[in-house]
Amino acid sequence: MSQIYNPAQPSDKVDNALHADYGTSYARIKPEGVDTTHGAILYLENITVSFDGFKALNNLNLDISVGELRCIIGPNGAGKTTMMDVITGKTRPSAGTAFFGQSIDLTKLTEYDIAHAGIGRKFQRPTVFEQHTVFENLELAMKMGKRLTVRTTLFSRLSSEQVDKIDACLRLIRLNGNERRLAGLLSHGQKQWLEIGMLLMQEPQLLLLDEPVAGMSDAETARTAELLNELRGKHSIMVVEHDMGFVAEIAQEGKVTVLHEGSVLAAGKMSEVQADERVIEVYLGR
Ligand SMILES: Nc1ncnc2c1ncn2[C@@H]1O[C@H](COP(=O)(O)OP(=O)(O)OP(=O)(O)O)[C@@H](O)[C@H]1O
Repeated sequence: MSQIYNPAQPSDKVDNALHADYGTSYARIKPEGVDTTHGAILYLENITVSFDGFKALNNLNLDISVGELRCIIGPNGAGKTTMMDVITGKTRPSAGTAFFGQSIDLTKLTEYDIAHAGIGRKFQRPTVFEQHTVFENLELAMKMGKRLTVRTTLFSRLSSEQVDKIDACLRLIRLNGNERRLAGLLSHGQKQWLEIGMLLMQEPQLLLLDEPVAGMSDAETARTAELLNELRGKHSIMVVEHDMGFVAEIAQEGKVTVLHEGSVLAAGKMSEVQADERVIEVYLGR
């Protein structure tokens, strides 16, 4: 049985209360292969990204603790997507360091290696296998996370533990009852949840979500907030979002970072950044 990470307890203790949330099969394992002995899953230090002399990121410093749910806000062009691009190896910084845990230098790895090291990213637009059922999408994601080839993936049988894991994920992403539906027939919000589920099946150590509620109805947004609140403490998550109501729902008492012109303008609890004159001036007051 894998161990679950629980930030409130010594890191290698199993937290049965978390298990109870939605079954034993879907439960976050303690980061493996990533050295988090100092408590952080991600360290960005003095990151600069220049595009023809324009600094999309300018001496950016940010770190995320294991099990933290960090919200990143900021005006258009602040550098939020560029930061995610640096973390996932899509863009190389011209200066600075980016570490996954203590020892994995993200600036030296390919996008593929970073994904397999345990950083999962969800882009704004959902990308699911539309011709496959919801269940098959989760199954494929789980097996591909184990680096099986597509051929092996399609033909290998599921163990009962794997079926349980998919069932638990279906409940978590609110798609139980829809498992036999083709993914292409789901609503926009359901596709977003399915893609989050697919990432979770790969057991990422760090999950990056880029505007997860863009284009969702109010009801879907509220359900997405519930979903993320259920993931709190079980995963390390970074969420970039412009929907402030949603950010307030998921940030709770945690830290919100405000980016502006490629640097951190402010960081603190949602209530603190909302009251910060500089943040009101460049973003919230607009
Ligand atoms: N490939 C590129 N070439 C040139 N400039 C770029 C490139 N990518 C991003 N930029 C610029 O860098 C700045 C930061 O862009 P980025 O997309 O990271 O901002 P953002 O905070 O994600 O904005 P939004 O909220 O609109 O998504 C912007 O001014 C953008 O035009």
